[in-house]
Amino acid sequence: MAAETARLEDVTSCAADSTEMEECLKGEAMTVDVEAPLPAGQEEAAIRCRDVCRSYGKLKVLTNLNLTVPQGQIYGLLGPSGCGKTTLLKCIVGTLKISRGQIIVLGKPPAFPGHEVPGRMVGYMPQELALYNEFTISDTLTFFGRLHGLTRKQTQDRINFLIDFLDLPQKTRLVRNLSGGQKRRVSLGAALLQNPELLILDEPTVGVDPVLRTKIWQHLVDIVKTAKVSVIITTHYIEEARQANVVGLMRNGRLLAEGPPDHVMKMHGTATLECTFLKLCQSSDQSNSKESPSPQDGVLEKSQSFESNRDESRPILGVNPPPDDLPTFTADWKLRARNVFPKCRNIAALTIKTLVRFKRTPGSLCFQFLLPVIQITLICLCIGGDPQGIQVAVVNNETSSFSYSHSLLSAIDNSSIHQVHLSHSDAFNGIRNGEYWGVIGFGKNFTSYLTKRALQRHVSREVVDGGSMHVWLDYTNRQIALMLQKKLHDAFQNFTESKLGTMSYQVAIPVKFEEPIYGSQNTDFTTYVTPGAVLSITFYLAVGLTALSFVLERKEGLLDRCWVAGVSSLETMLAHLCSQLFVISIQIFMLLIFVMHVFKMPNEGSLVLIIILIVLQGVTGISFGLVISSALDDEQSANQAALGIFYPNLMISGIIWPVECIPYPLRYVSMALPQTFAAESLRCIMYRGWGLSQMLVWRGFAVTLGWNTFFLILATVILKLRT
Ligand SMILES: Nc1ncnc2c1ncn2[C@@H]1O[C@H](COP(=O)(O)OP(=O)(O)OP(=O)(O)O)[C@@H](O)[C@H]1O
Repeated sequence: MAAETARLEDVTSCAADSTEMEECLKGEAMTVDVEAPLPAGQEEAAIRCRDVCRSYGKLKVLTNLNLTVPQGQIYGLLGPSGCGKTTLLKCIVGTLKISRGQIIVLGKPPAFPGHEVPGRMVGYMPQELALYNEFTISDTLTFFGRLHGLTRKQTQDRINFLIDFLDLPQKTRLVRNLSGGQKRRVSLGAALLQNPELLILDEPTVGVDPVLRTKIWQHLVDIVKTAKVSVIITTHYIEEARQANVVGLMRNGRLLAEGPPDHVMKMHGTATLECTFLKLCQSSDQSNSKESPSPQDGVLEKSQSFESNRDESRPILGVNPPPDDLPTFTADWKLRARNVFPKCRNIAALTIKTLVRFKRTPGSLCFQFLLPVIQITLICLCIGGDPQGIQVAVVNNETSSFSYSHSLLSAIDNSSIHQVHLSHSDAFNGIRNGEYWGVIGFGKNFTSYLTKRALQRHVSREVVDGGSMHVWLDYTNRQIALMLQKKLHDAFQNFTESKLGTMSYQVAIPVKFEEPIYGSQNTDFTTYVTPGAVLSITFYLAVGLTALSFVLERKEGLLDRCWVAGVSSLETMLAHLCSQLFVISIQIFMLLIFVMHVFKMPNEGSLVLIIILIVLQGVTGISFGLVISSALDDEQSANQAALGIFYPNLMISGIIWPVECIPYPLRYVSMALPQTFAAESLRCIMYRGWGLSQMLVWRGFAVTLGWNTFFLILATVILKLRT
């Protein structure tokens, strides 16, 4: 071990010595040796890439790249940052599609139906750590064991072996509490877990101390010898790749040279791989500057070749033969159909993973359960109730305490209206200054005029006027003004019934409101708002829970890692749906307890229908969150998308104000939204006691199911297209 470390350090210090590098570059002219011998074992290739091209938009990252990884050997893929190494590895494991060319991995193209690449045959360690921070080491390895279909015992044996072999701390330690090097080793352990036939390691030694680096390389050498595993490893530290059986030197999306390290160095008369690489780069640059303007930072818009008449698909110092034609593979529909069905094993593993994460973050879970209750409590307490303690000025010109005006004023609901007795001028100054919401005025003959009006058939205008309670209102707050009107009408009705008894009809308006068919005359606006609010809360909490899930997992490389373990986008969707359904079920249960038992909202209909509709709305929220999550790459955009639809949807779904008030073109938009008909349906079930036979009820269910299906398909397609 010590000798190995010393050797590595020697090599690194040698490479860092710029004088030597300059010497190297002054060395012999480069020779092209396409007849050089094949690397041992090349006939049996684990990976073969032929004329592989891959672009991101206009940026060509891989250009006619040819590469062969021999079976049972270590292939060191070397190259500067941004040359396309990670892109190539992603194409090899099948998480990125190639634009042109062919790749065969362990006998078949990646992602070929039924092929276990991605899947159990390949172990992948991405550049990012790609670990769940809330997991313990044991959780992490158990999760990947489940995905690969290992039995509990097999997983346990492998965990014990890997902990010992990789010198990991206790398996109960949380990943977030590990050091950088320990995390990297756990990540490597996850790639080694199922004893894959092919190991793909993207810069496993970055940021790792020399001792650990040596150990990782030693292990690779061991497993290649003992288990005939094929390894492809990328690294920035060019010299450490001398331990590989074959190296590929990559630049600007193509291979400059490929062959056993000693052979490659010998051919160029250099002492280090670093010098070889530098020499190749310089020659490549000189050639490019002769032929075309030099490309910047790997952005190669036009195809380039080192020698003017050279086949650019072959390495400059091609030590491998001209690319042979690879067999073409076609899958019939039966094979495709057999592999399209989601695997319960993967869905279960992903669902358990989310539940374990919930368990590890109890604070966040409690918050998720309490949030809907807090929201519905605030809505029921703050929206739709009657205004209380409204200040109203009273100008009463009758002085007797037995007058009708006093009786009428005492019939007014004191909890809603607070009367302040003032002079005429103070009352009007007060309302103009915003101190009072209204002024109630009585003339000095109110009692006698009202009596006259009740008893005589024909009375003068003066009697009608003097026998009326005069009210001046501040209409800037319509809700308060309407409440004052209603309260004063109620007070007058109570007053006439108590004073005039059976004769009260003489001063009442000839309109009689009978018992309501549905609801009660005292129904407040909260009753209208609550069903829509319940749906809206369920929907948005589900959006919030889901919108960031893939974004964060994609960013941390976790999605890629799961896909390389053989998880499909449909399985990812279904697993998210299952785990989030668990959360929203508890949220809905608590919401209903509060709505029905704490705030005593009436319910005349079927509780089962109510629960189904709310759960379906939750699923709509989850599926919409999945669409956001699959389509967007960063948290900020995902948050903006989720927040951006919140207010428009709330405004035009008839949740806080009736749809009937929306002007027409917009009303059509409102009808198409997921919550408009659903909220109406829920109101009909709760307040009218209707069932599914009523169009207004089943329409809400149908629209919700339609949106669910649409969002889920859309999210799956987006996720698949972006793979
Ligand atoms: N998703 C993406 N969209 C657009 N461009 C991308 C994307 N991923 C990578 N690139 C670009 O493709 C080029 C190659 O990137 P890649 O990650 O393959 O390089 P690399 O050789 O692995 O670099 P490093 O060693 O720094 O990891 C870079 O110019 C990078 O900016």
